[in-house]
Amino acid sequence: MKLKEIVTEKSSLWIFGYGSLVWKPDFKFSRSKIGYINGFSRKFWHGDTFHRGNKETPGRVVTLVEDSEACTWGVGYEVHGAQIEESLRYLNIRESSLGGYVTELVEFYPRGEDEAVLALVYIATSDNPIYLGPASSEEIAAQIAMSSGKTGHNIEYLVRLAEFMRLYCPEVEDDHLFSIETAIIAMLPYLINKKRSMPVF
Ligand SMILES: N[C@@H](CCC(=O)N[C@@H](CS)C(=O)NCC(=O)O)C(=O)O
Repeated sequence: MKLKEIVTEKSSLWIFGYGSLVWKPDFKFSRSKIGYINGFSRKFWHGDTFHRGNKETPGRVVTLVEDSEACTWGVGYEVHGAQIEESLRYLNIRESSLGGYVTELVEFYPRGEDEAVLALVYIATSDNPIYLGPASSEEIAAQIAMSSGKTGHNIEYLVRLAEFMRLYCPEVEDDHLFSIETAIIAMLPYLINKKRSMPVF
């Protein structure tokens, strides 16, 4: 189905965010809903050489990995009229050009609603040149602890996502996310002792 076919006759489009988009959409939208998509799990398996890292020390950010047993919670944003072109132009630069994500269409289920709506989602696939793939929580935490980029420190990226999940989806267990957060917290005394540039955000 082409994008133009999902922009309904009301000229509205849903965009699903599950990483930095849940706490920093940075585009105009008409309304947003907390909800989930089925068949994907969120993993810190994508590299980032711009926003939260650089070419020498790539950061780790999230992408979606197909998993028929999983669902991923995030935020759906509805954009109308001129907001559609504005948001897509902005996200094309932020997500695709700078972040290496491609777009897919998924069914988004707003919390408490039975009906799904089609939504655009930005996913980094394993054939992506800066895709980093699986690693242990400790390895991922160590990489995050040492990375920062044009938009800020990689620890901020992790902490803001964990905060979102605790605040808006407290009932959701995300072992992958929270095990990395726990590993980062365990590392803090070492990082402070090493006087590494600790992030202030
Ligand atoms: N596509 C995911 C992940 C988006 C994401 O985290 N993209 C990075 C690009 S590598 C980004 O925008 N980072 C901005 C930031 O780190 O503040 C989402 O829907 O939230």
